[in-house]
Amino acid sequence: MNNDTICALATANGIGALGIIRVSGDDALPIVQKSFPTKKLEKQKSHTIHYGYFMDGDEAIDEVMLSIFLAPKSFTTENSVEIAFHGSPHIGKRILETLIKNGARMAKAGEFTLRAFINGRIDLSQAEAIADVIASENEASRKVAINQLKGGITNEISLLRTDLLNFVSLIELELDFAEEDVEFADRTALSGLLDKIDHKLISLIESFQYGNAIKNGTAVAIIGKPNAGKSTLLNALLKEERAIVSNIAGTTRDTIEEVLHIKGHAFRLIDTAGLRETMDEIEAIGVKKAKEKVENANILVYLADAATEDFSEDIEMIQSLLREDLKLIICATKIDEVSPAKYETVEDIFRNAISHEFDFIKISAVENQNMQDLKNELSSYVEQLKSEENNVVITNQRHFEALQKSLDAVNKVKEAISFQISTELLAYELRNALEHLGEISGEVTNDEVLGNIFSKFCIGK
Ligand SMILES: Nc1nc2c(c(=O)[nH]1)N(C=O)[C@@H](CNc1ccc(C(=O)N[C@@H](CCC(=O)O)C(=O)O)cc1)CN2
Repeated sequence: MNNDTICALATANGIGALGIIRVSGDDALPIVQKSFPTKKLEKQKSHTIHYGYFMDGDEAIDEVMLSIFLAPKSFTTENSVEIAFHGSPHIGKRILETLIKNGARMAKAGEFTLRAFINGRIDLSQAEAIADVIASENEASRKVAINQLKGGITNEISLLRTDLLNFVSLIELELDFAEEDVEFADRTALSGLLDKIDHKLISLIESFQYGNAIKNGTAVAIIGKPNAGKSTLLNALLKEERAIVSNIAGTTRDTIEEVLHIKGHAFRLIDTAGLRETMDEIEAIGVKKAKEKVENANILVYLADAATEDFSEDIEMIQSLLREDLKLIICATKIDEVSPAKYETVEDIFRNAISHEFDFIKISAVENQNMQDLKNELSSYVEQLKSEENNVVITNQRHFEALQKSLDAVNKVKEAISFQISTELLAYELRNALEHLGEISGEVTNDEVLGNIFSKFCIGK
């Protein structure tokens, strides 16, 4: 780790009321001082703000406010200065050029946060949480990210590590006295402790399903025969969403997937743009295309026109698409066009033909009837993934894999105990389990892993 002084734009690169440039490192104060003649910076207290002109030689670049953070009371724990300027990208560029002339260098992606990690202000899971906080687009993802930033995962892992370490010390004591053939570690007590650890690991691993739904949204495929009312339904679902989105300048949405937010969770409606183009989907793309679309979906919303007489094609289609882990919602559409007796018959027809569990909803998107029922059904899918016992949710693939490896090792320890395998092997697997937990917090890490994580950050973070 070098202690170069680094600088970067901390705000988005575009026009804004203000822009902020951060400078961090041993020489942050003298470097900024060269362009800020108004005050002696080294005489200032930490956490103070100073008004003046930022200069490039004799030329005033902009009227600015400087914030001073003295080590170790800063984000990176190093001396840091923040320069708040009038938010013109050109001025930002001039200030950065001047800082580099004064002796700073441009920060690499994630370098401020990397320094906060290396200097021990935060652990690796918290550094990753910062990237997640920045990427959060809804309440659910913001909440888990902030919980992780506050040390949610750090604390869980450290509890597990403490338990495992107690265990290891007993086992190692036994190894030291191997010739005397004594058992310091009561095997029954050890097994109890392992069960507890095992249980906790499993519940964290299981939370990843919910974590994934939070981080990547829930994929919903909407399928139905031509004229089943797909585009009407989509428009009704996305109506409010579009109104919100179009009011936020600069938001762009993926054209392949439309995102719908329900109770703070994101639902990705797969390939809706394509759907609207090919109204006669079943004929046009056939079962194969529909299958591709449903393959990566968590939920299949199947639309059936309630006014139809023969549902055999719909049933065939649904059956060919079903999967054990797919939630199925069958929507009888256009119920405004049929009698209650008719749509009750429709439900019976599907119930008799399909053995997979499903929710049946009657909707009339035209009249906006029962749209809330559909939204509630979508929402309940995510709610049921939530675990009662865990308030920590794993959203990160890296953490998920480390937890799985740790669980594998714990299971080997359990086997070793029940088959009375050597204490050496037991100790080896225990250290393995500990090491994998250490990867999450970054106590055990390497440059490749760090490079991987921090290179995905934006410059200036
Ligand atoms: N202006 C500004 N706002 C910001 C940041 C920043 O770097 N600058 N942050 C950057 O990501 C986030 C806040 N995170 C931060 C975390 C720690 C410290 C810090 O200086 N901690 C010291 C002092 C604490 C205190 O005075 O009470 C410490 O804990 O020792 C600053 C920001 C979001 N807002």
